[in-house]
Amino acid sequence: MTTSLDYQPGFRNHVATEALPGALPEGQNSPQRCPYDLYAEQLSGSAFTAPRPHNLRSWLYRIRPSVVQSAYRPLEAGRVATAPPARPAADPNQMRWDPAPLPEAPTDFIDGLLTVAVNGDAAAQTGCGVHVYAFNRDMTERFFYDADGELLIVPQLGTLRLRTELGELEVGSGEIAVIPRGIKFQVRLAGGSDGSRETQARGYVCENYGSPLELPGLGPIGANGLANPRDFLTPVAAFEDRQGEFELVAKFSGRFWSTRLDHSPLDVVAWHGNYAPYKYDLACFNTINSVSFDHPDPSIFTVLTSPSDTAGTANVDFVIFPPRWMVAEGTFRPPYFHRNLMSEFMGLIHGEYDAKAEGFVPGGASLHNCMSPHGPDADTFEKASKAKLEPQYQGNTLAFMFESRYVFHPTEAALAADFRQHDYVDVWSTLRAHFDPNTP
Ligand SMILES: O=C(O)Cc1cc(O)ccc1O
Ligand SMILES: [Fe+2]
Repeated sequence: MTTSLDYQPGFRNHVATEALPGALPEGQNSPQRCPYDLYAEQLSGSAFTAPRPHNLRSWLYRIRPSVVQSAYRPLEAGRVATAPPARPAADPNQMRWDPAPLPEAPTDFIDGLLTVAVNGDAAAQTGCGVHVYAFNRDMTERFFYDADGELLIVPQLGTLRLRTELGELEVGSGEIAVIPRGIKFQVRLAGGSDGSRETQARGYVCENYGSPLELPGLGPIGANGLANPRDFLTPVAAFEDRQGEFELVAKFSGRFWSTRLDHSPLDVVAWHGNYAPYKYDLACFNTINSVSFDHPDPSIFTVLTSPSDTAGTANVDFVIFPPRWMVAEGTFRPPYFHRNLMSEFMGLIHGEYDAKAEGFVPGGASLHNCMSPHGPDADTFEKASKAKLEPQYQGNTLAFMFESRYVFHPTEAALAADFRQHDYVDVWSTLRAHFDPNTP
């Protein structure tokens, strides 16, 4: 593969990139004959007529068009589920899980996916699927695309090499990648420059069935802040001209399908457009918070949002809890006790989360569905109620939340998982009433 891990900066820019000089047609998309006798193929990520700010498409110049493949045949979906679930299992109980175990048997990214919860309806393009992955093998002869949604990948352990039709990305823990709906790719474990190889990886995936993730509006914050557009990176074109026996796995309408190819589908020599994968280093997030009093709502930490048809009420928000200074005066600083219209799935990338003294560990997950009460555990409440309120740097932390207007249905596999913490609700059981009507 003519690889180069060069990236183009900027969020969802219109870019033009070629792995061979002159491979992009000049001045038009569909010449009678393309340079190098490549095939032109348009990949539409939105309706043709979507308003210009939401119009997404790229033109791909490839060795063979994507139609050169065998018929699709159904495949076992393994442990991957899609909304709406066959047996809806929405549950108001607060839930928490330890990290999914790393596999011992050879397992690639696709086989290593386990769905934790789903919401909305993939066919109606609402809601999302929340998965965790744990794998130890490269995809070599196998490729994947997801017609049900775009994939927001949040690595927790290990660095991934994402080989996509539109170029390659490397994403480690503390970074995220987004693979738009329909884009073909392969996941490998990254190799170090010293020749070392990652041997295993684990992380989270939000399969967003709804409108593609975008940067949130900044309102009175102004023109800069939170995730700045220039820090998003899109790969440059890279291709391989490889013949052999290959499998392309498609996720379509909640099922997995397999089609055979006699060539690698990563054969796009040049492309231009604004529909492409991207990565982002969460350390670039410009964190804004209270410098006076009170704990602001976590929407101030929104990295990306998939809006729904109701203003301000996301199909799904991707929110992080990054390293930051805590300076609020006269304030209970950890997250407050909370009941929320929106449903909250959380994960921890590294360190500790300030609402939970114990039990929420890197690679683990929690689910607080619509209106289910949650908040600091008893130990955290006790400590933070008495803590001296000096400026404090909370450095050892990186948690995130997929927050959605649609109630999450945990899967049967997640409900029955032996790494589920069945006693989670007890973290609040020792919170006692301290109320004394005679002591204000
Ligand atoms: O821990 C949570 O559940 C997420 C969360 C964080 C926060 O800072 C405020 C409210 C909230 O629900
Ligand atoms: Fe909350």
